[in-house]
Amino acid sequence: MLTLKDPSLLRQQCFIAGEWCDADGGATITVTNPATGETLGTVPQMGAAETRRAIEAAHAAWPAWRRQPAKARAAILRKWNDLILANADDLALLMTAEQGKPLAESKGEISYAASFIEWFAEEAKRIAGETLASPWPDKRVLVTREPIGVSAAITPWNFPAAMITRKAGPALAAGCPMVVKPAELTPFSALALAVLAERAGVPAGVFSVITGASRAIGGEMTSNPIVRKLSFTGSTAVGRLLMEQCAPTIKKLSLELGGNAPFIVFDDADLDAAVEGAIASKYRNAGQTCVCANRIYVQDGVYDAFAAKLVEAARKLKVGNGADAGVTQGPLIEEKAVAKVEEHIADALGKGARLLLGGQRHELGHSFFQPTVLADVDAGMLVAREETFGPLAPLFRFKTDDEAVALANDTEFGLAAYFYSRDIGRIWRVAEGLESGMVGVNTGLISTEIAPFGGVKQSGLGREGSTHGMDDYLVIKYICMGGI
Ligand SMILES: NC(=O)c1ccc[n+]([C@@H]2O[C@H](COP(=O)([O-])OP(=O)(O)OC[C@H]3O[C@@H](n4cnc5c(N)ncnc54)[C@H](O)[C@@H]3O)[C@@H](O)[C@H]2O)c1
Ligand SMILES: O=C[C@H](O)CS(=O)(=O)O
Repeated sequence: MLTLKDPSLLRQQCFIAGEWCDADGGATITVTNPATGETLGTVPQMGAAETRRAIEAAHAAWPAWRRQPAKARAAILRKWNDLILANADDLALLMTAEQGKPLAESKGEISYAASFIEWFAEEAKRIAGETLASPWPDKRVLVTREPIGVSAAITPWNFPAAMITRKAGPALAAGCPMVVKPAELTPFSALALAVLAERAGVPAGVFSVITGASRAIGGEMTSNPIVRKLSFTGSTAVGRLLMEQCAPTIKKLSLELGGNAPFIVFDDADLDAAVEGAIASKYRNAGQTCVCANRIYVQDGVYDAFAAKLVEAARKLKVGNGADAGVTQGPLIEEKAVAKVEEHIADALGKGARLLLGGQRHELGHSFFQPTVLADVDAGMLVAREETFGPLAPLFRFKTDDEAVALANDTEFGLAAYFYSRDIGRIWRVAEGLESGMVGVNTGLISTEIAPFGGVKQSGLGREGSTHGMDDYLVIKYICMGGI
């Protein structure tokens, strides 16, 4: 049973126009703990009608919110940040219960989530325009940056809090209301953020959270002309669909999509550092992050040494209920996630890969899976082309630098990439050669609110975080002022 210091953070209703409410027909969705299968509670099964109300409430709230001085919006965001941090323990317990990640990772995500609210509270005050050298003696040329309007967000289950604040932070800072649809599997973290937004003084209608039928809610968000901006984080397949659905109303889009990150170990790498980075990148959230190392390429001369060290390190991972002390790998989110990992392992072994560690469902049952390492993996295997999204580390062998970069780039994805080397010329050549939105050099952990997060190719559009994150919620207006 979930015991919170502040039980009011666990909400089984949605937040629309400043009110907590049930679905019109009273239907609900059950939310379960992936580590135990126990029911945590229910949330409303909402659809298009409730979504439309949330969008209209956002539209009604927009004029006053955009007229608020940036400093006033910033103060409310700062308060929201402070409340998230003050309730971090409860928020982390909620997250581990509904998503499964170890408590330490949940606490890390809560800090990460708050950091976007803090960062954009500051960025709100730095929205600037331009005055340009007019070509006319009697006219002045001005450029302003203004809030785009009502925004909608659809977010995934793997980072139930940070993927919301990474959107709501810049939206509210820019003066845009936001309606959020979290993943059906992890709604409680989103609803708890709404509780704290309300307490922070976010006005009614400016931030709404609705749960329920994703197609119906998404259909309203993408077709309603009041929504000027859609921000989506999730799979490339769904991102492609939403992009199509937004086309008739020409919405501004942010798409944070799937990945297939290469992790390259060159023969001049610090192997212990490379193993540490590979463990951090591969097994974080049980391998369920968009920036996880999905393919590990190791240069011939260090292949066997790296493989042995990686197996030794992965063997130390402690699989269990994320709420239990010392657990470093929780369950996968659901059964179909386990099935995908099994499919990738069976396919690779059937095509000649060697099993070095794990490879089976964990004896704890439910959706727990053993940390797994495969050797002799090649480009003809599913794991080379698809995002595994599980605790599977496939080792590929390569000979030359050019071969490594070509193999790394041989994918339609381009979100994150990593490599380990201590040769400065090699570092520059490889960092510039990788087709990826983000590159980690001698590190497996790259995410921070101050840097632009996003991908190239079919990993998405736009950037979140950093000073660039505001651009997605602002529009540029040119004012030509005559009669001077
Ligand atoms: N690039 C990033 O920053 C980032 C971050 C996290 C996850 N991801 C990606 O997300 C995927 C895993 O997350 P997931 O399984 O939740 O992805 P998903 O695409 O299945 O679902 C993401 C969200 O979209 C909603 N959704 C699904 N179908 C929809 C539809 N037809 N209309 C409207 N909404 C719909 C879901 O309910 C959920 O809220 C992986 O591919 C991962 O790489 C990317
Ligand atoms: O899974 C996607 C997240 O964006 C990962 S991270 O926490 O931002 O690295």
